[in-house]
Amino acid sequence: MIRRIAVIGLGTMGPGMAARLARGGLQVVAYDVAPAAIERARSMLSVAETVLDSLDIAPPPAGVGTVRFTDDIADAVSGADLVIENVPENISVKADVYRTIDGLIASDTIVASDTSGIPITKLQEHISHPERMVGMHWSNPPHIIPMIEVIAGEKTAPQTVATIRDLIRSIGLLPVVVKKDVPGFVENRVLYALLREAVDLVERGVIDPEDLDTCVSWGIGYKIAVIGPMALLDMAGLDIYKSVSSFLNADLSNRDDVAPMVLEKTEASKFGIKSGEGMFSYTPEQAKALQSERARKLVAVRRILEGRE
Ligand SMILES: NC(=O)c1ccc[n+]([C@@H]2O[C@H](COP(=O)([O-])OP(=O)(O)OC[C@H]3O[C@@H](n4cnc5c(N)ncnc54)[C@H](O)[C@@H]3O)[C@@H](O)[C@H]2O)c1
Ligand SMILES: Cc1ncc(C=O)c(C(=O)O)c1O
Repeated sequence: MIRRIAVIGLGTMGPGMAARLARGGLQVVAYDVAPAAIERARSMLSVAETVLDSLDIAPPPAGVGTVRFTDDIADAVSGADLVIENVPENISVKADVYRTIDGLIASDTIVASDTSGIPITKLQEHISHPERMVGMHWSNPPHIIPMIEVIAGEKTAPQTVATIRDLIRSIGLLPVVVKKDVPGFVENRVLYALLREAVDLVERGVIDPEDLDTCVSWGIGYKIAVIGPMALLDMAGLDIYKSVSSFLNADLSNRDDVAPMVLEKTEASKFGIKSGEGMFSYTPEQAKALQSERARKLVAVRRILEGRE
């Protein structure tokens, strides 16, 4: 039974995840190596709680469902039934965290990684009880998107997968168990196929970035929220898909390295909203306004999709 959860790493993903788990009645202890990240996470928590209210996700009874922040990793993980690792997408950074917590947790504590796509089998090499390690891949923003992928590595015990799947269900979220530990799992394999083509089209001057977003959001995104890709094939007709894919697949980007446009921007520290510039530019005020506008729209769409509106 999972009651107490340590969330390790409070950057983009950690605070919303902590808020959503606490709303599900779990005792969360949240830790980051950077004091500034802890401070930022504190303020993000109340923003996420307001969004959870607008989704009508009822608060748990008083006394359960709390988030406590700590700057001490031993304090964070001691007594935890589950540790969720949310540190940067880098095997050696993640492995350092596993090594640090290894001696601090019980042998049956489950260690989940929110990795975007590093195979769990690789991460398991760095922990002493690999049967208790599992992928628990949330989608950003984690307090709003209800789907979470659950991935077993070669050494993950089936019971570990079942425990995490049941936990996700028990707090009203939607687990999807991925059957093979492939890089990127399923969500990011599909997303990165789309992003590779989108970046390529902008880079080749086929379309401007703003128009690319209009085209994909209104032409594909809006539709795909209601009709998934497999159902869409049937709606379009497999005969049409066969004809179009027979000439188009060969023309799609098959780049197997990072696009020069992305390398140029990241080398200039243009990471997107978090640095004020990426594909577009953002003042701090614009970034804040955009975040609440996006949350408001995602909440409205979700309420409709769930038949609550
Ligand atoms: N950003 C996304 O959209 C997204 C979505 C799903 C999953 N993920 C995955 O989740 C993980 C975290 O991503 P993010 O976007 O939140 O990263 P981020 O860079 O925004 O935040 C990472 C946080 O980890 C902290 N950190 C670094 N080393 C640490 C350590 N040793 N101990 C504790 N904290 C440490 C950093 O201070 C930072 O606050 C990655 O594996 C990423 O691939 C990201
Ligand atoms: C670009 C990008 N990369 C990874 C992830 C998740 O792992 C996301 C997301 O959740 O939105 C993303 O947008």
